[in-house]
Amino acid sequence: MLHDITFFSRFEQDILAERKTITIRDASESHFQPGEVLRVSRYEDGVFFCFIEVLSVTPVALDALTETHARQENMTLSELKQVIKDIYPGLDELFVIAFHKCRGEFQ
Ligand SMILES: CC(=O)Nc1ccn([C@H]2C[C@H](O)[C@@H](CO)O2)c(=O)n1
Repeated sequence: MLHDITFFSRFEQDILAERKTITIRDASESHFQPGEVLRVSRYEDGVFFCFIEVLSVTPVALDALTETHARQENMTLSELKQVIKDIYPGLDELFVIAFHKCRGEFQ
């Protein structure tokens, strides 16, 4: 069974170009399993734009985010921390979902 994930539309082009290869979410989206294929759509209007395969789901604290995470998000570290604080105010328990964009039959 295919599960769904949404991204803010401002991240669509980075995902399609494979510049963004992780997303950092709260516990409500930490249940995805490595190998699982997710149907990706835009949060604002629900428009589908690709499939991704989950590579790993790893807990991380806000203070433990590094330049590597930021690079994988195609952001600076300060931009990434600000984005997370805006989306998840006051939350420290986060999860890094690493993924790659699917090709072939899931394109
Ligand atoms: C509904 C919801 O929470 N949607 C989200 C949450 C996060 N993101 C992006 C923003 C950053 O690139 C990372 C880190 O949170 O994930 C998102 O696109 N949509």
